[in-house]
Amino acid sequence: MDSDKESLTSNPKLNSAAGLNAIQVSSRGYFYTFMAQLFKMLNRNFILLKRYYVSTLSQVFLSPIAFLLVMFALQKAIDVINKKSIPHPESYPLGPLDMCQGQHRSDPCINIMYYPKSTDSDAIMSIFSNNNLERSGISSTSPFAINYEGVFDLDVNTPPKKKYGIVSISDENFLYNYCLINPNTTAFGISFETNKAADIYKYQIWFNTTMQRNDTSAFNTRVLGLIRGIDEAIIGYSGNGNAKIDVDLKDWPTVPPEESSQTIISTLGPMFLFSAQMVIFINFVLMLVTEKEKRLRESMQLAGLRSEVYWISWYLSYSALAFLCVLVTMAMGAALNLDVFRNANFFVLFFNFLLFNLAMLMVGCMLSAIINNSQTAVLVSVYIFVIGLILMGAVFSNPSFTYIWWDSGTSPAIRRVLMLLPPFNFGIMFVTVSNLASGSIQPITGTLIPGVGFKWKNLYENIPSSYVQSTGVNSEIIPVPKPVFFFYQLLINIVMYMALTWYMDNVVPNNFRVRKSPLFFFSPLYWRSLLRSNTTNKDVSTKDWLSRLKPSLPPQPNEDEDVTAERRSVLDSNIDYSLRIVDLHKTFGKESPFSTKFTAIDSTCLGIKEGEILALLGQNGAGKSTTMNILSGIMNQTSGDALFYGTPLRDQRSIRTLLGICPQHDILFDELNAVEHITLYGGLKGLSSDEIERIIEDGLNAVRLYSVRFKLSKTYSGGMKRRLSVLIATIGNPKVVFFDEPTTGMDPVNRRHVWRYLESFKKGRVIILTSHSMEEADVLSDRVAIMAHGRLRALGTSIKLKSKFGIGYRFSMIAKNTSSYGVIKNTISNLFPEAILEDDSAGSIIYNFPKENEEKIPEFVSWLEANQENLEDYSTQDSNGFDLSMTIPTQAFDMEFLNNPSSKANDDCKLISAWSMSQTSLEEVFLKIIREAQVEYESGNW
Ligand SMILES: Nc1ncnc2c1ncn2[C@@H]1O[C@H](COP(=O)(O)OP(=O)(O)OP(=O)(O)O)[C@@H](O)[C@H]1O
Repeated sequence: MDSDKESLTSNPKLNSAAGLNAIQVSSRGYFYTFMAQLFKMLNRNFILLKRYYVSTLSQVFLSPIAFLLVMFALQKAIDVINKKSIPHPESYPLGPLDMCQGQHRSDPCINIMYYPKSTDSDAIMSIFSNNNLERSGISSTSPFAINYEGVFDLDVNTPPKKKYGIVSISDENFLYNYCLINPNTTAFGISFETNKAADIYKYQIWFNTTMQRNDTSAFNTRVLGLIRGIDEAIIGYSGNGNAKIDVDLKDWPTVPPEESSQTIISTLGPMFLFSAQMVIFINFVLMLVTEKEKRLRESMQLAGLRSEVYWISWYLSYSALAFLCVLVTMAMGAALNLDVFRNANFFVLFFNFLLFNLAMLMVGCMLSAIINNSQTAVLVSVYIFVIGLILMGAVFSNPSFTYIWWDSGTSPAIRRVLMLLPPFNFGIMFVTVSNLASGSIQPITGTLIPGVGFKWKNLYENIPSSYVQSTGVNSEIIPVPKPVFFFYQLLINIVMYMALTWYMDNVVPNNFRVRKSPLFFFSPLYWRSLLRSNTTNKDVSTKDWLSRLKPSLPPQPNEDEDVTAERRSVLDSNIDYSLRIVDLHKTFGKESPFSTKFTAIDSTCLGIKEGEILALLGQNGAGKSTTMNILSGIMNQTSGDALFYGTPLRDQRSIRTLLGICPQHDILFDELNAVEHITLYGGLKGLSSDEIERIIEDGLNAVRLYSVRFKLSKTYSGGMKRRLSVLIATIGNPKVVFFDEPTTGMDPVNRRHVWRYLESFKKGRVIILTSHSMEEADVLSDRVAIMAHGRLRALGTSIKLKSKFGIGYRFSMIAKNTSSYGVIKNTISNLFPEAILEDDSAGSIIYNFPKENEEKIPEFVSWLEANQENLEDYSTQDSNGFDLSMTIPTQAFDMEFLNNPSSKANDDCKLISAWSMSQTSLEEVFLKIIREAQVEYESGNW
């Protein structure tokens, strides 16, 4: 055991092949291992970040740039307002004190309560009242007159029953309690502290400061007017010019309002409601891009699905989800008794949410036409969500920003760009509705004034200027549009993103870099193929097609004569090929200082007749899948063409009705079972429900999936998925079927079931299959084509290839005893020096005889028969029924025997217990061809 270990660790070849052994690694210490692993991981991460360069670049650049730009745009917009100079500020003359108001303008209220009741204070307030009446120019009998009324006649718990002018109260406690118990009923309170003898007059004014703003508003002129009036009265009362007046201001005590103002909902509502709708959008983008990435969309399109149907089906499905989401949002809003939902017309809000959702779903369609991988899709949709949220939070939660875009100082370009974004149109519409429906805070009393509501007709009326101007926006030059305008904008958004989706879907390269020219819509061919139905099949005559193609087709250097003959016959229109591939050529990349052009398929010509299975063999990267992808229309060829039953390759729509494809990687919907897959693909191929039922019964039984037909495909093993893919490729009676490695991952039993299924299926069709199993190609195919580095290297039936490229015959013999062992070997190597010893272990001897020894084979067989011991002792068949050996009495082999094989050997001289002979296998032919091709390729003789 120890010596084994020693020999393992000391074997330099093993060490270099498998890396360092565990003992050496552990002796390096933790730090070394840590650093080595860290380095490897950093390297791997770097490679991954490089591969996902779109995502990496957007994280590094797009994110800060986008957010900072939005922030900067907002700053610029507000700067326009802030930087406005006011060369001629308005003047606010201090007027008389005007009549108080309660919560509503007509509600009873008290203008001024004062205390203590004293000769001084009564006289001052009386003078104030007279002066105020005089200043306002109204008579004391007018309902708006603020008269001196003496003692307040109500107790502390009784709210005012009429509008009081100026009343005296007993003390500060009464004033305090009255205002707490009856909030928002008293405009001002005054407490006096006077000393007439010393000519000192102090007073304090209680008033509501909560709505004070640090701006040029005239709101405070009421307080200033009152102070001016009281001072004037004091001076008048003191009777000399030396009165010392001291005044201070005090806020009213505040009490919680009876009704909640829902200020959070009206300010942050756009953010929350926007977020509630965006979940659908993110999910939608992810769903579409994942289907594209997993090639599910492509697989359905190959089955005949029209791309407009694909888009519309998803759009409608998610529109239905959005519709439900909007209804739930509306129901929740009503259930929670939110003002904006309660006081606005149902359909106004409903359409705002719905149109916004529909526009965002269109944005989602456009994104999925551009983006090819799901990781980027998540990133981009989250970006859009966050930017939208910022827009909602910064712009629509702040009244100062809502209509700022229509201020005469703001660039119209910003406004026009913003209107291209559905969140902007949604937000501005919502805020407009919310402003009118949720009510506002009364600036004087600080109480909530319920909104007037938003009716359908308000859509067609101007937004009240008080809302627009209260945000500081001068919209006189460019009026804010009527609300319905934003509905129109959302409709325009839908149409605009729909057009972009259609355009991007055609011109942005997919994973296979297939794209149309940027001006594809000018091509009449595009419109003709778009309007043609799936079943229209415009056959062209082979002769015309070939003459139009004008293939040059020079034979490749060192080309096999069968491949050259195939080149000639595909050009002969009299030969009835169902699938004719002419001069198919595909290159990847461009020749530039940074990259080189790579030829994946080099002028391939093939003709396949109906009822034929052609096996396309080749090493990894030989060009098999590329050939299949081009013939399926997934990838564009660089040059050349193919004709399917009279339909040229470019007529993809007609080709798809003829095609069945089993791609190399299973393209299955994880969340669908086998029956659902068949129903879907059968439906896309236009099968009736009876036909679909029959495939479910017979097809699933044939590929032995019937018992698991209701299990989701994600629960299938690799082999089961493969069998389902094979079955799907045969749905709809396709005339041409491509199977790319159809039995990969299948166990031998199931593989044989699939072979039997394909064998029975091939009648009346053309089948091309690629495989790495030579046995499969041997068993299934009528002809075999071997590819290397994009070129056809050999073509013909399996038997023909074996006899043409075979290296000869293989003899395996079991020596009777150790002495006969050496005799057999010596005899063969003396007489057939070209024979190659393949194995001579455990009493068995295996020789490969070259084809040049072919004429001597019958004699050699006779010698073997003559030298084999008792024939009855051995079975001549293996478990499969194949002939294994022949057993005949033995005889010494010499040239004399070859000349006279009928001479009998002495029984005691028997040399061989058993023997068998086989021709070269297809695998050996394949290896030989590939080896030769590799030598030519590497020597530059290609
Ligand atoms: N989209 C592509 N861009 C660049 N090169 C590609 C692309 N698709 C295929 N190739 C290259 O074309 C060559 C042929 O690839 P293809 O997939 O056809 O090989 P294959 O014979 O099917 O191999 P396998 O047996 O492994 O499936 C390969 O060298 C491959 O790298």
